[in-house]
Amino acid sequence: MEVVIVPDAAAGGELIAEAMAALLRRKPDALLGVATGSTPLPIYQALAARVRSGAVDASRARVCQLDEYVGLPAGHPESYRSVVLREVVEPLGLSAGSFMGPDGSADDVQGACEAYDAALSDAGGVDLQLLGIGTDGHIGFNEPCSSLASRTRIKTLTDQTRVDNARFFGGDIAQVPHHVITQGIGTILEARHLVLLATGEGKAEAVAQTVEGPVAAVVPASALQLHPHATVVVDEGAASKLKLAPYFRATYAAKPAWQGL
Ligand SMILES: N[C@@H]1[C@@H](O)[C@H](O)[C@@H](COP(=O)(O)O)O[C@@H]1O
Repeated sequence: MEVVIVPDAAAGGELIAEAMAALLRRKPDALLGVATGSTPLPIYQALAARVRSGAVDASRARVCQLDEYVGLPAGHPESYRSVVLREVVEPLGLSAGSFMGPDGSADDVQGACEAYDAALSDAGGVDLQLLGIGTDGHIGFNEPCSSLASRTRIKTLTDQTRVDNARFFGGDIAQVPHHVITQGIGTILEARHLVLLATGEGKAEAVAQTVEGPVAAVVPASALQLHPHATVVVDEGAASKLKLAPYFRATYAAKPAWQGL
């Protein structure tokens, strides 16, 4: 696992956007796994700026969703499908056809989950999966004690996650669905490169447990330790509880630029 400490969220966004641009230059039809929440927004803004300036051609890029609420009406502005279309697909100038996600309104939820895992595999697998992290250490919507081998499936949100996400629903927790579909931890680990961005002191404890704690289902993000190419990008606040921060800083400072992330 590589840990990169950046000054702030904007710097994290630039760094990761550049890694995504480099991937698209090598593989123009790369499948980019995107995350929702507020943390990754600087990445999408920085990548869209590179597309607008001509620094990278994203016209053949493909985008896939990490997770989705169950039961929101089609077109609800806070369904993750709507968020990804608004924040990623449209700013990059992609068509809805280049985008895939699980069907959160399917009658057969389990069937929709299995179909999504199959679709990811049929698409050749995810090249780069962006991840945020919940305050309880969740990735996607894999809440604590999710199986580290889990596949895409339905999950029940913790009260903490529903409180955290109520801000997207006008602060009204009653509007936050209880159930979600999420790529499983086993599914996430199949992506070729995992890039987790965490910003702010509120994520510091979860980041410390993810990076320096044991691999444990109670901290789902700790599964990144099992992946051969996992990058954790943190700002100073999110890095504030890392005991090995001096080592991570020195290692990254000495890294040759050509290696990228
Ligand atoms: N399912 C999403 C996660 O993918 C995201 O990482 C998390 C943190 O969101 P934020 O970045 O807004 O803190 O929120 C939700 O739970």
